[in-house]
Amino acid sequence: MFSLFSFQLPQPLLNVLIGVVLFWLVKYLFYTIKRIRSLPPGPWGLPIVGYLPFLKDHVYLQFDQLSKKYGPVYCLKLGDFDVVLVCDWPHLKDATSNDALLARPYETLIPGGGDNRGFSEMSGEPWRQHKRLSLHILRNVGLGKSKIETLIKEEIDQFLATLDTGGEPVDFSEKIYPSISNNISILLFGHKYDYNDPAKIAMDRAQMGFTSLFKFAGVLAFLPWLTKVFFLLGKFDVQFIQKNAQAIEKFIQDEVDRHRENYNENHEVVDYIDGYLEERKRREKQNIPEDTFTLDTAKRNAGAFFGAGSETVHSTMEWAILYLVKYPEYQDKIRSEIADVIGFENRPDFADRARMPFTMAFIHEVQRIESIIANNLLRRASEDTKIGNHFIPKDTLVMFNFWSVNHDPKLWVNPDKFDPTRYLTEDGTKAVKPPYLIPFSAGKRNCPGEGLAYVELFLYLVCMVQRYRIKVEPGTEISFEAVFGISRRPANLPLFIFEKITQ
Ligand code: HEM
Repeated sequence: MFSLFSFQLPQPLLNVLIGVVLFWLVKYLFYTIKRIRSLPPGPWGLPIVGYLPFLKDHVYLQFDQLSKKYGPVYCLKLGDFDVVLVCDWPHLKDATSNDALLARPYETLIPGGGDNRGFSEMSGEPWRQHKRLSLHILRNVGLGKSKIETLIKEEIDQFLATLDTGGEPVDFSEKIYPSISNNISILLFGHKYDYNDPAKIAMDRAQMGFTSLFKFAGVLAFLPWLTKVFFLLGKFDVQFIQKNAQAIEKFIQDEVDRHRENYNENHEVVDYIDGYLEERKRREKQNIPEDTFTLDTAKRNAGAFFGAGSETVHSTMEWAILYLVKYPEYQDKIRSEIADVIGFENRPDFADRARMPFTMAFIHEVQRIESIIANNLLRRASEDTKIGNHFIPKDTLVMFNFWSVNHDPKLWVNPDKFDPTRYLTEDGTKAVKPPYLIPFSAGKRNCPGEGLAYVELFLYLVCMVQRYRIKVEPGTEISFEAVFGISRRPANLPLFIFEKITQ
């Protein structure tokens, strides 16, 4: 009978095989050592997984600590990747303006969760084309125009009505999320949703579930092969992420289907999906290949805008309300600016911000101290490049640790103190945002929603403070502890009391 153990390779063949393996090993070691020596310094990790097992929940704090030991630009081996961390302003400024650092990793955001990618996961020319098209459509349907401001104000009126509970404590997070995601729904789908619509409730919950569990700097991102196995087996958190991702996909698929059924090329384009269908039609008519302009990409793009546009503004508003109740004197200061500039009868306009420096300073300070996006979506070096004097070989991943810059004592006096006055000019008439405060990142791959986010943050904040004195029940502990997924959110938001202001 044939036995594996009795089988022997002829000696010459065995010698060749051993030779090939040794050659491969030496080449691999040579390449690895050369690469490690060319990268910025950093801590040693374990074989295969690198530093990954040592990462904790609030990685941005660890990244900051490591920068104290290894310098502001250092390298971590995380799973399959060399990741360079950028932790101070001079290098961050350099990196955000470097065109060789605009690419994203080769893998999709959630490896194994489907091969489609939206433009926020694309690199190179496809990313440029999709970003250009997305912004073109969104501007045409209202982004950056007075039309969207008017619609946001209408949405805020509806939201404020949900806070009129006659003094009963309110779960703020639950009330504001559907309102904020309605603003992005208008741009993407051409309409908003009733707060009680079961499909929208499911979508909002799925988004919150997804963003609280998924991390840019976690195992899923750095061990893509393991993530794919987890996906196949439906194991661990991946199962929950997958369930939420599927719910999001179903919601957007329904919207795309509805738009396709009702599509009429002679009608005015009123939302993102319509604009995307129009672009596909144009390509079809002019015999331009479909390329990456598929319906799957449309869904993934809409999902990215919906998620990025809801979660971040929502988290910022959660922090803002905590600071309003922690510092009632700042709440009063914002209200006194409202009294001077707008009054209590009129609704605010975004243009009023120019005459409300303290209110703008308050928003800047919330964004700085809480660093809602503490580190950005991973970038990839598309060619050999440099950050400062540090050589960054092609395909190295790069992560910006905004947290470090936002808490750098060289840039901020008492960085751990919440102090909106730090932005005010000496005479108090202007709020100046320093160039190193970049909550939306910077350069060509900065956040495309920055303008919309500022309109929302300003109008929601001012409308709430104009109409209510916001408090918590006496004796309620106000905790600034955070949970960190894609964004940083308060871990324990208390119930709030919205006491109507009578003039
Ligand atoms: C306070 C609110 C927001 C904050 C703090 C924020 C922050 C960020 C940051 C730091 C990035 C990463 C950029 C990089 O890779 O360097 C980003 C990307 C992105 N944001 Fe925002 N964002 C906010 C609101 C919005 C809104 C309202 C939208 C939707 C209109 C949006 C859509 C996006 C998209 C699609 C990307 C990916 C861009 C790309 O890959 O080219 N964001 N955002």
